Amino acid sequence: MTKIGILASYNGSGFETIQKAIEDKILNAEVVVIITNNTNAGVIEKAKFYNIPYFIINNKICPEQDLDDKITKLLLEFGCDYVFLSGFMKKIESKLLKAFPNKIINTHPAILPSIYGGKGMYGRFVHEAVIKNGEKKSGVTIHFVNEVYDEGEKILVKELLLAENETVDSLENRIKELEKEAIVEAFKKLLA
Ligand SMILES: Nc1nc2c(c(=O)[nH]1)N[C@@H](CN(C=O)c1ccc(C(=O)N[C@@H](CCC(=O)O)C(=O)O)cc1)CN2
Ligand SMILES: NCC(=O)N[C@@H]1O[C@H](COP(=O)([O-])[O-])[C@@H](O)[C@H]1O
Repeated sequence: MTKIGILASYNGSGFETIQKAIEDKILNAEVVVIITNNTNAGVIEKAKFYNIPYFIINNKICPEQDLDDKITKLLLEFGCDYVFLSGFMKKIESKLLKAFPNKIINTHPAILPSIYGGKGMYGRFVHEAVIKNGEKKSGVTIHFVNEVYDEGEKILVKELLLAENETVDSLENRIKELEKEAIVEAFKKLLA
């Protein structure tokens, strides 16, 4: 069975979408480990709820250690076939990229390529910029991860039209719903 490792910095809503699709027998896979850089991440409670091993890896908890090496070794030890970035806010570095070529998948809350990707473009910052610039549409991009933020090969893009009175909150909520569909569709494609 395909084994998936999760990297998440906050709530891990994308992870939970995958977990529910697995339980509903839509995806034939297993989430075997969850890694976060944030001691306060909501994904920790989700890991406990679904009884999935989790690890907190950051410079404070692992001072003077090579975090790239630590994360890579952990994902390999758990036998991961894929690594999914479920709102992970740190740069994936060379050891992890080399260990999982075209096997690290990211979900980005905008249409890529665009000015709404790259350094500084994460979470609400993306939606704030989209609205500030008066964009008529936004969306979700699921892509393979390479060495540059948000420039990896696209797997799937789903778009939506902004409402006349769209707010950052309403756009964030609509994008998160669209993301659920996009994540499951992308993994169905990968696991086919
Ligand atoms: N090598 C890669 N690493 C990561 C990618 C990628 O495509 N290649 N995607 C990101 C996820 N992401 C957008 O989808 C993203 C996340 C965070 C940032 C960002 O600017 N981060 C800040 C730090 C924020 C923090 O510490 O909380 C920064 O680098 O200054 C941009 C894009 C995951 N990694
Ligand atoms: N550039 C990366 C990025 O912005 N990722 C976004 O972070 C959110 C995390 O939400 P969550 O904490 O509820 O899972 C997700 O919506 C994801 O698209």
